[in-house]
Formats: sequence, structure tokens, C-alpha cells
Amino acid sequence: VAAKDSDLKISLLKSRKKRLKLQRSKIHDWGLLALEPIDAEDFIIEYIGEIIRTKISDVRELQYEKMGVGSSYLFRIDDEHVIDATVRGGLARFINHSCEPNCYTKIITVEGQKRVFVYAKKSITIGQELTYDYKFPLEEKKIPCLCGSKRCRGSLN
Ligand SMILES: Nc1ncnc2c1ncn2[C@@H]1O[C@H](CN(CC[C@H](N)C(=O)O)CC2CN(Cc3cccs3)C2)[C@@H](O)[C@H]1O
Repeated sequence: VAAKDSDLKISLLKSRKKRLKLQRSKIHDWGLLALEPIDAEDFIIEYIGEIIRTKISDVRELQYEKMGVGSSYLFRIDDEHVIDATVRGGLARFINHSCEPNCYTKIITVEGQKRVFVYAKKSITIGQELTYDYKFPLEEKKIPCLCGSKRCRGSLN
């Protein structure tokens, strides 16, 4: 749901930047940890990257795979567009998936541009890893999920 710009401004004003830390994750490789307590519904961080068309991202995905970057830092914002944070991206690209996440993402159109914002779904304590549900489309080739939550769905896609 694209909220109004004003909602975004209020939520950004309400919350100063959260102190976060990139650290080895128990889920996968690197993850983002909270360095201060975060309240439910607080704005945490924006998923920054280059907005590209889906067709371009499909080509890049193959290139990145060939270059061994593994799955790339791509965030789908709608049928036509993807945010590619692989080359020029913010810290949010390190947030891992969980089937019982403590964050959620909201896509908000600001001055005609769709942007992705990460909010806390529940209160988060210092040292907790940030996670959101990637909501990947179902695929044949499964990526096993290592979130470890009780109601883990078993795979990301
Ligand atoms: N709950 C989960 N269970 C299993 N795997 C997970 C989970 N949640 C994230 N994943 C992996 O993480 C990628 C999403 N990544 C999030 C950050 C990642 N932890 C990182 O260190 O870069 C970004 C992509 C870009 N790729 C670069 C690589 C680094 C090392 C091997 S490939 C990873 C996903 O596509 C997955 O492959």
C-alpha cells in the first residue's frame, strides 16, 4: 500500500536514525543487528539502491551469479521495478529473511518515486538481528530457510 508522503515524514521525524551494526549472522553470512532498543512500528532504515527495471535485473542477476556474488542484493518493488543494492546499496541489503520476522517493509511513493522503508514489527532489543519476510515468489528450485523460527516455512521461495 503506498502511504502518503506525509505519513512517511511523520514516521521519519518521530524516529531518529537507529544505531545498527553489521555482524556475522546466525541465519546466513552477514546480518544487521540493533545497537539500541527499537519500539514496535519505529522506522529503522531505508533499503537504498539503484531502481532498475525487472528485465534489467534478470540480466544482472545472471551476471552476478556468474561473478560468484551469489544471490544479489535485489529488492522487488513492483512488477516493473527492482532496487539493486549490489553495487551502490545501503546497510539494509544485509537484513536476512525470517518466517517470524521482527521487521516489515513498506513501499511508499515519495515524489513519484517508490521507496522501501523497514519498520519494526515488534519491539527489538539490543543485539537482536533484524529480519523481515522476503515474501519471495514460490519457485521450483528451493532456497532452504535457516531462520530457525518455530513456524519456519522451510524455504525462502
Ligand atoms: N532465513 C534465511 N535462510 C537461508 N538463507 C537466507 C536467509 N535469509 C537470507 N538468506 C540468504 O541471504 C540472501 C540475501 N542476502 C542478505 C544478506 C546476506 N546474509 C549476506 O551476508 O549478504 C543478500 C544476498 C546477496 N548475496 C551475497 C552473498 C553472500 C554470501 C553468499 S551470497 C546474499 C538470500 O538470498 C539467501 O541466500
